[in-house]
Amino acid sequence: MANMIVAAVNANPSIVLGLATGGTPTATYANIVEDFRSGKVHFKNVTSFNLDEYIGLSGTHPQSFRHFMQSELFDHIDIDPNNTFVPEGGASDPDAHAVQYEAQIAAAGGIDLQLLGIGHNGHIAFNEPGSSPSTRTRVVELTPSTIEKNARFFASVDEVPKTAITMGIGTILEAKQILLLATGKDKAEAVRRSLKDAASEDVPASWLEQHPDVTFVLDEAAASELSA
Ligand SMILES: O=P(O)(O)OC[C@H]1O[C@](O)(CO)[C@@H](O)[C@@H]1O
Repeated sequence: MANMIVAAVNANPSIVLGLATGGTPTATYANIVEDFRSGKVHFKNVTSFNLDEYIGLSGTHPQSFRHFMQSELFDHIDIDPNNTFVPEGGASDPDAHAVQYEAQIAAAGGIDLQLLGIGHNGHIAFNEPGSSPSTRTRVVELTPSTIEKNARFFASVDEVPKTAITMGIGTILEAKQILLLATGKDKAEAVRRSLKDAASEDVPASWLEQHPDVTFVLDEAAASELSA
């Protein structure tokens, strides 16, 4: 995954990247940092937009996605901080901020390459089951199962925010190219349903079937339900 991203940046040094957080992409970011340190890639002219952020967590909160991006990637490469966009969890008017975020993506010319993870329930970004392909960046409620899964990053489940700002499915589908990364048995059912079921709101990642240029990058465990 890191090699694909590095190759894309080298092919277009002014690329607009869409970036993801969560447990899955940490190794990808570590490999990108290593490639930067060995001079294989530069990010001076790159712009990035992250998928989502918890509402109520400021960018300095250790579990905020802004903090994750700084510590896993941005602080270690030469990207211009002014060109790194993450929805602001501390925005005073999150609905207005979501509209502004869409405008910022449009002003940057849209996303060239979008990196995605996948939730155990098939969510992409924080588009939970029930999300339609026309959804845009907006405020959403997290499902109890997502809150429970993400509690592993917090001191207790009660500390996990219940709402978030997320790019919509429609926003994601407008990216020119999409790479979805999934690892582990826990993701096998979501991966299978995304690729084999008819596209529907039940499994938000299944809407990716409607995109012309999507690559799923899977380890064997995440791919284990595909051969049946
Ligand atoms: O990679 P994880 O931690 O399994 O999370 C799955 C997905 O859910 C999210 O946490 C929700 O945005 C994504 O960051 C991630 O792609």
